[in-house]
Amino acid sequence: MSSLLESRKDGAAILTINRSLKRNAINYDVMEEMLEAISRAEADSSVSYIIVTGSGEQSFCSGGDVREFHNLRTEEEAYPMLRKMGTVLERLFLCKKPTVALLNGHAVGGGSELAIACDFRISRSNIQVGFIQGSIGLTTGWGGTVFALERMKSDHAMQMLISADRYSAEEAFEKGYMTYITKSANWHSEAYEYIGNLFKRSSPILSSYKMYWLSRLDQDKLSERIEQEIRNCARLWAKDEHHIAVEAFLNRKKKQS
Ligand SMILES: CC[C@@H](C(=O)O)C(=O)SCCNC(=O)CCNC(=O)[C@H](O)C(C)(C)COP(=O)(O)OP(=O)(O)OC[C@H]1O[C@@H](n2cnc3c(N)ncnc32)[C@H](O)[C@@H]1OP(=O)(O)O
Repeated sequence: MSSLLESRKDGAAILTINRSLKRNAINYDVMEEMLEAISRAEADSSVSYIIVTGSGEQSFCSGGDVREFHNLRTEEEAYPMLRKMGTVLERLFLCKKPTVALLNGHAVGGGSELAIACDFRISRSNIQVGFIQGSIGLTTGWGGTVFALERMKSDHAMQMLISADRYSAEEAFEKGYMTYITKSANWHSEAYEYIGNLFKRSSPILSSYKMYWLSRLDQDKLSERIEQEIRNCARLWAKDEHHIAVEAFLNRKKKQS
């Protein structure tokens, strides 16, 4: 079964991470499939905007697959993995069509980076959001800090990043991370109605505004900043603090079962 589902609906390309049993954690398959799907959507004239979401109702994305990536021990081993997903998120951030993250559930670690790489974040309530990397001996390592500082007030972004806390959707809205939180029990329909209304204008209008937004960025400098973040995270990855924290997460599950 594919790790990423791709569909088209009313001008939207919908990319759904399809690993709900692992809370939609990102592995190499998701990375490769997402990069290809973004390129396809950008080139497809029937697509006006892109929605990124997760399968199930528990998690949008729980970040990197800690089980799969736990065998990466050194800086040299961690860097290619971080660089690979960093490239996917940079591609998403610089996409010529508007993008929206539909938070069907928790967005933690790299999941919060994936969401902030998108232009908008629409969420159901009763979910956790957090750049929790600091609690496992890391910083963001896929470009998330660069994207958060571009999209949010810097003190709010820094608070979310440095604390490494988990926030409710409502708290994340207060910080300017979240664009909209659904209110009705039928959150799915409400979210799609909101997104449909947000993107109701024609494709050239949507892509023109995206172009205006992109034109304010120095893309070379942006790429440099993302690369610095990835390199630094790879250095932290190799330290005991990170490996011990990941082992604690994996053992937590073993003790319960
Ligand atoms: C690598 C890049 C780095 C970055 O640059 O940002 C990162 O992303 S670091 C990774 C950060 N993520 C984590 O530390 C994992 C955090 N996970 C959670 O906090 C919770 O799992 C959740 C997302 C809030 C969901 O909670 P809940 O619904 O209660 O589910 P469980 O905790 O019971 O998990 C169910 C199942 O899923 C597995 N799982 C969850 N997250 C991951 C993950 N990131 N990678 C791999 N597997 C994950 C968990 O182990 C359980 O599996 P089983 O034990 O097999 O049932």
